[in-house]
Amino acid sequence: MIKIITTIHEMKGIIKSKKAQGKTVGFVPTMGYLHEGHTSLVKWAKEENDIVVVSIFVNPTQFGVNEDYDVYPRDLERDQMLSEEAGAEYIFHPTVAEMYPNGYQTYVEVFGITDKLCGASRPGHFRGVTTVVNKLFQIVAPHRAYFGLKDAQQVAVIEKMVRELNMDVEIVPCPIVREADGLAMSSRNVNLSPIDRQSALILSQSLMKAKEMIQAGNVEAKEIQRAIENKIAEESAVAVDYIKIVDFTNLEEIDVIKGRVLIALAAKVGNVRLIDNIIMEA
Ligand SMILES: Nc1ncnc2c1ncn2[C@@H]1O[C@H](COP(=O)(O)OP(=O)(O)OP(=O)(O)O)[C@@H](O)[C@H]1O
Ligand SMILES: CC(C)(CO)[C@@H](O)C(=O)[O-]
Ligand code: BAL
Repeated sequence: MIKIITTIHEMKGIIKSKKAQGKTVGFVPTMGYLHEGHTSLVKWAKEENDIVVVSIFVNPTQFGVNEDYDVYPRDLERDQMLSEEAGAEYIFHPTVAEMYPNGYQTYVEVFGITDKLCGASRPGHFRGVTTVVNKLFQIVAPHRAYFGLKDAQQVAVIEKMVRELNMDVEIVPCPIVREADGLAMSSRNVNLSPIDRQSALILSQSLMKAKEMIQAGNVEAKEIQRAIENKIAEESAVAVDYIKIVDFTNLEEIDVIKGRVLIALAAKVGNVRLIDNIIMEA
């Protein structure tokens, strides 16, 4: 039976005793309301480690004041069942006060690549992410941590933090899991109205169109970007935040499709902000 741990003290004690028995620890950080994207990470973790810890914590420091912290979906009972089915042994589910007690003043920040893409639209977001991920790594002390490439920039930021702070954890990026019709799975999809859910399909469709253009030999980033813009413009309910074609190693915009390229976008569909991307090797 999976165990829910709510205190840092108890979580650290469990990890210490498991490591003393020679066990390896895989870690899947989440904000809960799990779907198959999350459970795929748990399954990857289970294949490569003796025990798997999933954290469920809607982290307030990564939400801006006008963002959706209050309406972010939550369902611990269902998360418990899904985590257990996928093979996790522990859920770490602290309160906000446990993670950020009164007077809390310590933050971890990666500069540069956090100013781009989602970082440009959500100032302070990645500072909250790196701070909480750093804290979670201190508590769970995993051998490996699993992150979805749906949040491609988050993967790049965390990899940079781990490298530059000499942290002893292997970051394992995992592929995007999609609904049968192509929509990238996201906890926030539940907040889409049925009509908006349909409109949201244009996001993955526009990325597929970009992929086809590149596979057909088009290397002009501007042309591909314009094709994505035009495709999304077919859906009036979708308001683009950004569409960017960047080098995945540094997130710098490129003119010519070459090397490991990230095509990333963010858009509001109704009141819900969604992200999606594809990574191409050219
Ligand atoms: N569709 C997906 N495929 C693969 N990994 C995913 C997918 N959705 C989320 N993840 C990963 O799960 C981890 C936890 O993400 P999170 O709890 O924010 O879920 P989410 O569904 O991305 O939520 P939201 O889209 O509302 O931010 C992250 O590493 C994230 O990249
Ligand atoms: C990594 C993370 C759990 C930190 O709160 C969050 O940003 C997420 O769910 O991707
Ligand atoms: N998956 C990223 C969490 C967020 O949107 O805040």
